[in-house]
Order: sequence, then C-alpha cells, then structure tokens
Amino acid sequence: MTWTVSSLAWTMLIGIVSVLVVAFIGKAWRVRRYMRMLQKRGLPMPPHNILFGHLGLVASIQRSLPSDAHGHYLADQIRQRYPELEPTFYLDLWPASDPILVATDPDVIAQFCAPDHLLPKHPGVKRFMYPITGGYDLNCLEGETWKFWRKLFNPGFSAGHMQTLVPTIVDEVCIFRDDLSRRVREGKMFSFEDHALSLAIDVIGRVALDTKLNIQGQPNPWISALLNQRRWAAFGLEMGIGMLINPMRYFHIWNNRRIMDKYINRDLDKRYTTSQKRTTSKTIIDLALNAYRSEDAVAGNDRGELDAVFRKYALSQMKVFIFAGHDATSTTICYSWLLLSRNPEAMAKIRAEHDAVLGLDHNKAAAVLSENPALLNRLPYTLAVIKETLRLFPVVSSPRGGLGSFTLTDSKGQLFPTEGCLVWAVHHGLHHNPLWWPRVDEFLPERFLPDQDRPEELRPLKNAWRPFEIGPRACIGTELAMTELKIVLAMTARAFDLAEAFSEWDQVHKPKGVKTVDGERAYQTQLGSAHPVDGFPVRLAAH
Ligand code: HEM
Repeated sequence: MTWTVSSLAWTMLIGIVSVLVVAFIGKAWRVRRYMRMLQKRGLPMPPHNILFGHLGLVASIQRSLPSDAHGHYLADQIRQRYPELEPTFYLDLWPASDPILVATDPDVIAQFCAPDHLLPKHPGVKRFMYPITGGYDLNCLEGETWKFWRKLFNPGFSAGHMQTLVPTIVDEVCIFRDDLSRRVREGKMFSFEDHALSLAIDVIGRVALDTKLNIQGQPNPWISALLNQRRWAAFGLEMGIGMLINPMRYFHIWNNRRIMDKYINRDLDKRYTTSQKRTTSKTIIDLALNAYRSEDAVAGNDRGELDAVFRKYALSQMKVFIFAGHDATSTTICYSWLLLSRNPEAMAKIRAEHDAVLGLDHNKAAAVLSENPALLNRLPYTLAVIKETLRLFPVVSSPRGGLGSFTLTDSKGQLFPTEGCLVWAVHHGLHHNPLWWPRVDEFLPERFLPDQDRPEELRPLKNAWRPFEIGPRACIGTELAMTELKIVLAMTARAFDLAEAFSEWDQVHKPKGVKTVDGERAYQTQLGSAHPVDGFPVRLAAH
C-alpha cells in the first residue's frame, strides 16, 4: 500500500512537471515565433536569436554595467550598440519578461499616454507597488475608481494651493540647511542623499498627513518600515528568482506593512474622531476623509468608525503619497547639486539670480520666500537647472500593458502591435537620444529658458521632455516637486560649495567590479525609483 501511494505521488509529480515543462516550451516557442514574425514584417529590433531571443544581448549589456545599475539604462545602452536602430523597437526577454516594446520616441509615447488613447498600467506596476501600498493606490488604480480618487486629490496639488504651502516647506528646508551647516563644521564625508530623503519625507508628511514627521530630527519606525519595503519591491524578475521566492522576503513585506498600517490607521482614526465635520483643509488625509463624510451626509449615515473598504483605499493612498512624494524629489535634489557642483558657470548664474530676486543676504531667503511665495515664479534659471537635471537624470519611467486592438505608429508609418507586450516609455532613453536633443550629454540649463533668452538651436522638441509624463496619468505631484526643488536651491545654493566624494568613498569601501555607467560614477541605482548610487557621498564647505 505504501509503495502504491508513493508511486502514485511520484507519477503525479512527474506528470505535473512534464505539463509545466511542455507549457514553458510551448510559450517560449510562441513568443520567439511572434518576434520572428514582427522581424519579418520589418519592425525594428536588435538581432534576434531564435533560442534565446534578446537574453544574450541583455546579459552582455548587464556585464558591462555595475551590478546595481538601474534597469532604465537598458534602452540607451542598446541604442549605443545599434546606432541605426529606430527609437521604438521590440525586445524579447521571455521568460524574464513579457515581450517589450521600448519607446524612446516622443511622438510614439504621446500616442499611448494621451487622454483619448490611454494604455492601462502594466501589471508589473501593481506587483511593484504591492509591498509598499497594497495596490489600492492612485498609481495602480484604473478606470472610474482611479478617476474618483484623482479628482478628489487634485485640489491638494494645484498651483494655487502650493503657494500657500511655501512657508511650511521653507520651515523644513531651514532644518535641512542647518543640518548641512552642521556637516560643514564636522568636516567629514557624508551621504547627501540621507539628508535629501529626510527633508523630502518631512515635507510630504506635512502636505499629505498634516503631520510633522520630524525624520530630520530622529528616526521614525513607520518611515523606516516604508524605506525598508523598497528593498523587497519587484516589477518582475529583476531581483532574481531566489530572492523573489525567499520566505524572508514575504516576512519582511508582512512585517513592514504591519508597522506602517498601525501608524497610519492611528492617524486616520484620530483625525476622523476628533472632527466629524468636513474641513476646508487640502491635505491628502482631509480630502479623503471629507469624501467619506460627504457620503455619510448624503446617505444620512452615522457609521461611528471608518468602514473597512474606505480604510483599505485610504491607507493605500496615504502610503503612495508618502512614498512617491519623497522618492523622486530627493533624488532630484541630489542630482541638481551634483550637476551644479560640476558646472561652475551654471552655479554662478543661479547664485546671481538668487541675489537679484531674493536679496544679497542668503540667510534671509527663508523669510523673503515665506513672505512672498510668488517670487518663486521669478526664478527662470533655477527652473531651467531643475528641468535640465530631470532631463539628464530622470527618475521614473512609464510601463503600460499592450492591448489587442492597440497599435502604435512611428514617423515612418510603421505599425507596432502592442498585444501581450510591456509597452515601456523609457524616459532615460528618450532624454539621452541625440535625435531629440542637441549636445545631448552636456548640462545646458539654457535649453529651458524662455524663448527670448534661449539660443534657437537648443529649443526642446515638443513632448520630448517628460520626466513627470504628460497626459491624464502624469504625476499629480509635479507642482509640489517643482516648488520644493526651487525652494531647496534658493535656500542652499549660495550657502555651500559641494564636492562629490566618490573617490574617497571607494577608498574606504573598496567596491568590486564595474563602478561607472558611460563613465559616470554617480550613476542611478534601483531602490524604489532611480537613486544616486552609494547615497551620493560628498564633502561640503561654506561658500
Ligand atoms: C521630481 C519628482 C517627481 C518625479 C520625477 C515624478 C515622476 C512621476 C511620473 C513619471 C509619474 C507617472 C508614472 C507612470 O506613467 O506610470 C508619476 C506619477 C505619480 N506621482 Fe510623481 N514624480 C515626482 C514627484 C511626486 C510627488 C512629490 C508626489 C506626491 C505628492 C508624486 C505622486 C505621484 C502619484 C500619486 C502618481 C500616480 C498618479 C496617477 O496615476 O494618477 N510624485 N510621477
């Protein structure tokens, strides 16, 4: 009997494995044949191998890059290897990914991000966001549910509302500037990114939760859990199968979520019970609670406490704002400082603009801005520096899911089917393509000056600058990010001189393997979005 049961179990196991192997080979065959069919139609792709697709090419690119380089470098690395390849092309990385349609052509990207022609988010977005938000957040939602929440939160990010937030942001930047002054006195190498991250978290804490998180003062358990959660987030197989199925990954995701939810639930409940009335506040938490109270008012309900469905969505939304609200902004603070430190002429121009608009005493910039927030609109060179930083170091890209009925057309009239594809608007590839950008690798803020102050040959092409994406799913936090970045530069550019300290960092940490991307040591690494590698080590002096 024992023999019979065990042989039955073995037979079933072998049967299941055989079915899986046959399904795997069948799918591989279909994907490779599909790619060959597209290739025969003349659609662009790098040389395709019938057995391995483009896995060999990508493996060879990966070997030439640092092991922790961000995935968005891939598109531009392929362009460099195949300069005659069109800016929209297919990549076959199955089983690591669905077939990919890489888009670095502004007009092609505009076709699937446009209001009347919008592809849905790729399922990888939800997979990626799941550990961080649970997946019921603005970034992951679709259709009517997405529209409802987007409309609800839009007033919290309007340009007018941003002006009212300037004094609050200035308060937080004062702490940032004082911490940097302390670093100057210490005279040691330190991670600039740690300070930028803490600042951006404190700012979004005030804007979203109306709470002074004070991360710049001391660690906070729920924010530590959120930051730790980024390590476990995966779009696809990029962290390797071993790590994906590692039980410890699931334990960390569960535990971090437990810690985050406890804190945010407490805030939600406190806010809801202390004030049962609608408020005029435009913080994210109040906008969400107001909507809930309105539902009650219309239905004549008195639910006493928040219901489970609302709580699930509200929690997810608070987390996406705290996460997205600090992540890309802090990276941009780092890279704007890096680029200014490498370009003394640009640094001199931005300082001159601040002297002219905010007064000669940089210590008074905080008071001047708090009193007159509209002065931020009179800093065109500062704005141009930020835009050029986001061109050279974009932080996020836009992955969409292809549809059977949905075809893209390039300038030659070639039709690109999208069914079953990850349709990937790669902002890094778009911003680094010499087809769209003259003197593509140079830091030239002048590109983004108003028409009368800009050399005509540097005029940016329509739709080619899209670090926040364009269209209905564009970043809701654009105004906040731009306001915050301008304030940071206005309050710090004249106070400090920064020197990147990667050589010193390397001497201490002795990293192994390749440590540059196209000669750039301060390359971007994946941690949530694209972050400066090694925490951006610097030395700072008073200016
Ligand atoms: C430099 C800073 C930032 C950059 C470069 C950036 C970039 C982006 C991009 C490219 C998208 C679209 C993603 C896609 O198409 O799949 C996006 C969406 C989003 N961003 Fe940002 N972002 C920044 C700052 C912020 C801030 C400060 C907040 C919050 C206050 C925020 C919240 C969001 C949210 C909630 C979405 C999803 C919007 C929706 O689908 O309706 N971001 N961001």
